[in-house]
Amino acid sequence: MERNMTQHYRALIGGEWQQGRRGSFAVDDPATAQVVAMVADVDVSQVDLAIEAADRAFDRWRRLSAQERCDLVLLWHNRLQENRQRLAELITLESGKPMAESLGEVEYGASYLKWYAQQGVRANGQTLPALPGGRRPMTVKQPVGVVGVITPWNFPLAMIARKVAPALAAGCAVVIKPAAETPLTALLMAELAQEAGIPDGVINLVPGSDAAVIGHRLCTHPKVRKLSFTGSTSVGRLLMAQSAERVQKLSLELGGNAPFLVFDDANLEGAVSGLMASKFRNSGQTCVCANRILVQRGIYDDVIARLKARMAALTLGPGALPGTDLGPLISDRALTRVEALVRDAVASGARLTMGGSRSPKGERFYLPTLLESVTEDNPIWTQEIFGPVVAVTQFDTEEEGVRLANSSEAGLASYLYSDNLPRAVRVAEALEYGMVGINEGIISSAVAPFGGIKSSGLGREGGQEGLEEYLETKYLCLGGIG
Ligand SMILES: NC(=O)C1=CN([C@@H]2O[C@H](COP(=O)(O)OP(=O)(O)OC[C@H]3O[C@@H](n4cnc5c(N)ncnc54)[C@H](OP(=O)(O)O)[C@@H]3O)[C@@H](O)[C@H]2O)C=CC1
Ligand SMILES: O=C(O)CCCC(=O)O
Repeated sequence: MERNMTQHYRALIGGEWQQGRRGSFAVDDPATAQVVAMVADVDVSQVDLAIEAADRAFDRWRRLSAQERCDLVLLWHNRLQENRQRLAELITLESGKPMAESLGEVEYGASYLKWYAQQGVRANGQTLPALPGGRRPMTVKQPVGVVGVITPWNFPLAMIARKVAPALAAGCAVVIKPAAETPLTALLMAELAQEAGIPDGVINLVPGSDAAVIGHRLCTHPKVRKLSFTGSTSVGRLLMAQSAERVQKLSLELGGNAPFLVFDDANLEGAVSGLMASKFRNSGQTCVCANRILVQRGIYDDVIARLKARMAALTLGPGALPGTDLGPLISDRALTRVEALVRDAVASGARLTMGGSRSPKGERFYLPTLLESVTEDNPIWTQEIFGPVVAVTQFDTEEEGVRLANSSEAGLASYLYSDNLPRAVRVAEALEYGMVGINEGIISSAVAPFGGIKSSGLGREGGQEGLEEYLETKYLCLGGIG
């Protein structure tokens, strides 16, 4: 990551650190709204150069043995671990999240590198039963090719790690467009990859302020074989439409609208702890944050009382300040969006019983907010809140709870709390979501397939499934064997 005294950062294309042909764009600290760095703003010709460099590097990278590639990914993992404090400080600087969460993100992101360094050597094909006529069928696994990677700002390190680690382990080369709000962590990751010995061109990084142009090129350039995207559903739809022409492969991890069901047979303290962990992670700005809280009527008052006490104890502040639980929202746009959501929710009948305004801590800080009586026809019901706002409703029967939980276009994460095992299994099976936390509010792990159904996307990240996303299965039919 080359920079000069005024903190100018460059793009990484084919192993060279380059200035942006569109100049540079500013990155700010969400806690202060002050500019902290200027970053190379690439144009479409530089995206093309990065794709060409990736294509050349792919040809060599895919020919290494799986073990050689995985050894290099493991060395990259080690460089991340050795630089965890530096990386965490950058994550906090550009995303605003508390240092404890940033350190957790480095650990979490690095775990994908370690997992895929171990898993990439198991990209096994199959020998299949013999066919009539002396034929022997078999399959081999081959890397997809050059992969475009577009990531969001809410996990500046982990979202890159969980796409790039399996891609590299599979034998692919990548062109990464990080979120314009958080390119600095990505640039340091790329520098550490170079130091680890990942060959030039295998990882290219093209920061830019014109996401539409870069995204379009990554969908339409003939040498890009796959696009992996995490972000909003609306941009995911656009990328899918743009990829249709070339039938380009896609992994899409899009918006969620997670229901969080608390049944009357749940351990209430456990349920509220799980809710706090899920809801307030990164100030509510994750796609798996609890979004619609559904509480069974008999325990409603008890749950709300415990929840209010826990919310009142949260400390808002700059992420770099020790003791901070909740940082700022990422941008002015995010703040005004959350304000409008709460305003519209109240106008549509929700009861505001806590918070509901900006915090005096700073420009982008929003108070932990509680909305009750949020009905299915309230506009907030269908929105991914992406802020520290808890929207709660009551239900009577298990059937009603499941129906309300499933009343969403999104199908990413869901949560249920119940100490009744048959009920927990029944409800988990009935939830139309790609992931279910059962008596657990934090479900993400490198070993598990993360992803959604319905409008929440395509494909899975993590686990063996995450490696398959970057592999083609080729069928070979050996004839004349007898
Ligand atoms: N699933 C998830 O984890 C996430 C969901 N979201 C949801 O999206 C909402 C808005 O957040 P926002 O940051 O605007 O999310 P976006 O989907 O706009 O951004 C995510 C990534 O996509 C890029 N991007 C934006 N427009 C295009 C485009 N036309 N073509 C290609 N890439 C594009 C962004 O680049 P750039 O930064 O340069 O604009 C960024 O790298 C949030 O409130 C939340 O609901 C947001 C982030 C993550
Ligand atoms: O919000 C997201 O983009 C998903 C990442 C969260 C996680 O991996 O737990």
